[in-house]
Amino acid sequence: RRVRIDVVTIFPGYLAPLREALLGRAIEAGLVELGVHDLRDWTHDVHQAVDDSPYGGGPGMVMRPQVWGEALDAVLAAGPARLVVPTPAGRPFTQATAQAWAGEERLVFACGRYEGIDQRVVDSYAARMPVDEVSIGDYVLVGGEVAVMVMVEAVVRLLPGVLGNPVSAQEDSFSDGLLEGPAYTRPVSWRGLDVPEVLRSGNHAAIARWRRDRALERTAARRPDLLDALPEDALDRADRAF
Ligand SMILES: COc1ccc(Cn2ccc3ccc(-c4cc(N)[nH]n4)cc32)cc1
Repeated sequence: RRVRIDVVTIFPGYLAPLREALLGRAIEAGLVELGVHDLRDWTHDVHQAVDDSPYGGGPGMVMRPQVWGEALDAVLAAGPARLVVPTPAGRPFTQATAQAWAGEERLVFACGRYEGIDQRVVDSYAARMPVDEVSIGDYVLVGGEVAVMVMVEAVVRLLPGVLGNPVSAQEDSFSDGLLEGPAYTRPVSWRGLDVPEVLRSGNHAAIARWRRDRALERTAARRPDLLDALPEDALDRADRAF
């Protein structure tokens, strides 16, 4: 299954890293098609203006609807797609979102800058296609480009053939609802710190138990919200020790 990803931005160079390494190889392998478009290609004035002052006042500038409309009409002319607009005010982007989008044929990302894009752009496209306004976390970025990099990486790694070791959905971290525990490799002793004995014991039941305990411990310490969200039957008696 191929996915076509288009990104519209005033900083196309910001998306260059998507063509490196793993994702770059996925593009070369034809598993993903990536198109990055400069929003200013759809301006007609000498200053290539893409922003203007906000109605109602307030700080900063807002991105003009006309330019976005022409750009998205052009990009979307290639066929139906899901339109994704990163914003601090969006619904949370989660692994479940990535899973859902990995099944899409086409994703179009609209990267805003300034204080965001005139709301009528989202409203006008939402009338004819799925439009998701999403946040990648509770912190404020300067534009949508970094958020798009995060989301594209989270989605593309789920596509068959992209990862060397295809991590099946249920094994992927965050899918058993707990955080990953600590990982170790050689040497067995490093700067006076040793690898936990159990991991070298060959006792696979004990190893599985130890890893689960470390995951529960870490989740309780760092993300108690994930523990609270676990379904009732997710923790067995041995788990409840934490
Ligand atoms: C407070 O209101 C603001 C509105 C916009 C901005 C700058 N900005 C412009 C476009 C754009 C797209 C996404 C994001 C973003 C997404 C997440 N999770 N954090 N920040 C930020 C963005 C700053 C603040």
